[in-house]
Amino acid sequence: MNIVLLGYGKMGKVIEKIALSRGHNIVARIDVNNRSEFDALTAADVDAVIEFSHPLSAYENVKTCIEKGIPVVSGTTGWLEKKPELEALTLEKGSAFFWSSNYSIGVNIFFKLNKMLAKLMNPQKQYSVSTTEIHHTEKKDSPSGTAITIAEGLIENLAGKEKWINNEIPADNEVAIWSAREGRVPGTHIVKYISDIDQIEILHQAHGREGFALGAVIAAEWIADKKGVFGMDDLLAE
Ligand SMILES: NC(=O)C1=CN([C@@H]2O[C@H](COP(=O)(O)OP(=O)(O)OC[C@H]3O[C@@H](n4cnc5c(N)ncnc54)[C@H](OP(=O)(O)O)[C@@H]3O)[C@@H](O)[C@H]2O)C=CC1
Ligand SMILES: O=C(O)C1=N[C@H](C(=O)O)C[C@H](O)C1
Repeated sequence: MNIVLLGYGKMGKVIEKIALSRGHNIVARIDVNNRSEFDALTAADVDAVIEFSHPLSAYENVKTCIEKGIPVVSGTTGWLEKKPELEALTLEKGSAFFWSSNYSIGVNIFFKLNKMLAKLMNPQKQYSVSTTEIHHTEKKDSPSGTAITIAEGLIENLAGKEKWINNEIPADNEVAIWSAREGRVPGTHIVKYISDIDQIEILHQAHGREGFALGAVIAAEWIADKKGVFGMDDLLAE
């Protein structure tokens, strides 16, 4: 497949290695300095774009792909409020758009475990729930996209929880997301239930970026001949 990397930072570089190892061709590596190279490309040159850039650039990047009719896999976090508009545009233009807050298989299993545990804990009102995310100090957004997905899974399954709050003491109807930035941590997520007498925790700790990158390349292979709006649940259901 001919792949364009839209965003060539920490993730773009790991994605490149994995895409090459799976026999793909990298047509262009785009960052802020050579963005005009992307404008010159058409759907005839590219089978899929993999977009890992910046919360402020993801919307324009993904929109351009949809308008060009190039299937796009985006992992950029921190721009969720604008995503529904692009999902509607994808359907209108008959294009293909795949997004996930986290492409690692392990985290996607963790998302399901989180929902199952929340269902079990729902009647146990003596426990208070919170989620913690720890990432490297270069991360631009807070809370992490993954932590938001985890909090959404809690809100869906715990009666009385209606919204999440970041790094503030929560009200009864809020799920606390505690965010920390430390060294070079690739991504750690924890869900905790605490009562007066004990504590239950589940944890996912990435040892590097390879799991995110492999998932994104597999998503690009999967979406290249499809039209519509997709996420990891669609891919993993097959
Ligand atoms: N969904 C998932 O599984 C994962 C998601 N992420 C998310 O991916 C995103 C990128 O992460 P990461 O690679 O660590 O970040 P980096 O800061 O290392 O890299 C971002 C890259 O995007 C480039 N960029 C910025 N603006 C544009 C633009 N307008 N067009 C094209 N490229 C641009 C930057 O260029 P320059 O350096 O010149 O500024 C840089 O090369 C973040 O939102 C992060 O949260 C990360 C890991 C996994
Ligand atoms: O910025 C990162 O590094 C990561 N971002 C994603 C997020 O915001 O959830 C996924 C992963 O945890 C790494």
